[in-house]
Amino acid sequence: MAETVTLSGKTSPGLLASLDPLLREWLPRQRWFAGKGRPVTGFSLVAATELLPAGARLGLYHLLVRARQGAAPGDCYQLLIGVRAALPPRLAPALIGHVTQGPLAGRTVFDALYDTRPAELLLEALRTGTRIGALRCERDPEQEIRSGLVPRRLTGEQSNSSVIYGDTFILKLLRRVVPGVNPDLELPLALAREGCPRVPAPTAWMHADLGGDGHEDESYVLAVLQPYVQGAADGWELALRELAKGEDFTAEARALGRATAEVHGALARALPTATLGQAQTGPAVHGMIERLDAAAQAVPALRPYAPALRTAFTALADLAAEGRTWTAQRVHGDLHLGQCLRAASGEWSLIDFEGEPARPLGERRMPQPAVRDVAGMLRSFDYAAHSADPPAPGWAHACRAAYCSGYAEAAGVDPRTDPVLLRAYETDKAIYEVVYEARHRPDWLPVPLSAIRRLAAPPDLP
Ligand SMILES: Nc1ncnc2c1ncn2[C@@H]1O[C@H](COP(=O)(O)OP(=O)(O)O)[C@@H](O)[C@H]1O
Ligand SMILES: O=P(O)(O)O[C@H]1O[C@H](CO)[C@@H](O[C@H]2O[C@H](CO)[C@@H](O)[C@H](O)[C@H]2O)[C@H](O)[C@H]1O
Repeated sequence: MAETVTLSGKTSPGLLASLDPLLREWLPRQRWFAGKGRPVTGFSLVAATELLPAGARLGLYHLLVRARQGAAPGDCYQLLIGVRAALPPRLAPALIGHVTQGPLAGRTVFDALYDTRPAELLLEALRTGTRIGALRCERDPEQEIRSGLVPRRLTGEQSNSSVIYGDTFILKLLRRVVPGVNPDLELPLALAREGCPRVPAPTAWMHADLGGDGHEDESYVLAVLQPYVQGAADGWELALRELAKGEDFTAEARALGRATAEVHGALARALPTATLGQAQTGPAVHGMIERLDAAAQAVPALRPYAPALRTAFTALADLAAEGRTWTAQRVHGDLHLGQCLRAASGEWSLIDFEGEPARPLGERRMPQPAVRDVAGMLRSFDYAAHSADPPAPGWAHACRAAYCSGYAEAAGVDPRTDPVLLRAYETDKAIYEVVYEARHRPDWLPVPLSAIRRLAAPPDLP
């Protein structure tokens, strides 16, 4: 059981100067660093909270730092910095570096999320609703959090960093943080209020209040604790496994379609919806075209297809000009097979409501056509099929159809009945993926590019 400690909560002048040269080298290497490809030229401190003093065997600091990259102020990152005299071998992968200057000179600093003790302290702070410096923990009083659950860091590709506690809870520590309401907390809380069982209900969460006057824009969501879906496999793993065996996945695809529609139904009941007419569709189409142009600039392989892809967007604007309207609601925003967990019971849950991390928060929180998430899942079946060897386009086609049928069963409306809307959103997603892959996983670029070729073909041709 975690022993009770008093977190010091002091601010730490001079700390950043100590860490600056080490962070410049370490931060860009992290999977969750969003500014890949541009060097970090300096840091500014947004907030520093000493949790355990550096003079102790284990020092611990919570930092929010802005990483400057060129002229812009740069993104703000959340770091949990551990300080020790030397690192034991088990912490070698967590090394940030050996400090040579400032108040921590002679000490070794590391990413403290790799270490058991700091992870235990985080859970304890969430469990007890601790406030320390700018940090404030809150929790759902209806959910019990046992103390002393054993932490283990989640390994693997992630946009943030997570710790699992005794297979009971999972804590996601957000890495690139922005002030304001974070949909990764907002939407699961709204779904929990609506009684939707498809999304794990947040158990506890941590904010940083930096304004001091309670102004929403000065509050950052830093971390969310939620129940861990035990023995779960994610949809991506399952799909690849079935593909490798040459097995059908349509029953699961149909169940996923139903689960998506149930979540959409609950979100539409829980949060405001809107009607999109020409006045709203125009700017949305404009945004899609702008993203296409920016993507074609960034990724030369996209350029030959840009004029044809543009027609997917102008066709939507044409429908709006004829007087068509669409309903918009809050959506997941970055739905793909990796965001779907199948529990041992066979039931599907959806996770990670942060939306596409690269988009501004305001845009991510805007009501949008629910088909946006459908398009994300359709792309994901295509991804799975194209990463199989040999590629299995027939498998993708069958799953995509089954997913839409499942969605229609629960929503009462089949996304395929609005092909112009669906093509526009699938095209927008595939363009996002081209940029994402070019930036993060260049070997994967052919996967979205194969969809780009299909989407660029006029829709009435095979
Ligand atoms: N409630 C949960 N139960 C079980 N595993 C989970 C849960 N939430 C997340 N995970 C696991 O953690 C991984 C990362 O979570 P996710 O919310 O997608 O984080 P990120 O934003 O860093 O990508 C998921 O792919 C899944 O394997
Ligand atoms: O993991 P995140 O939620 O941060 O999402 C980002 O990374 C995803 C890849 O890990 C990326 O998804 C793309 O690749 C998936 C296979 O790895 C595939 O299932 C998705 O359909 C495809 O979009 C996602 O786009 C990105 O935002």
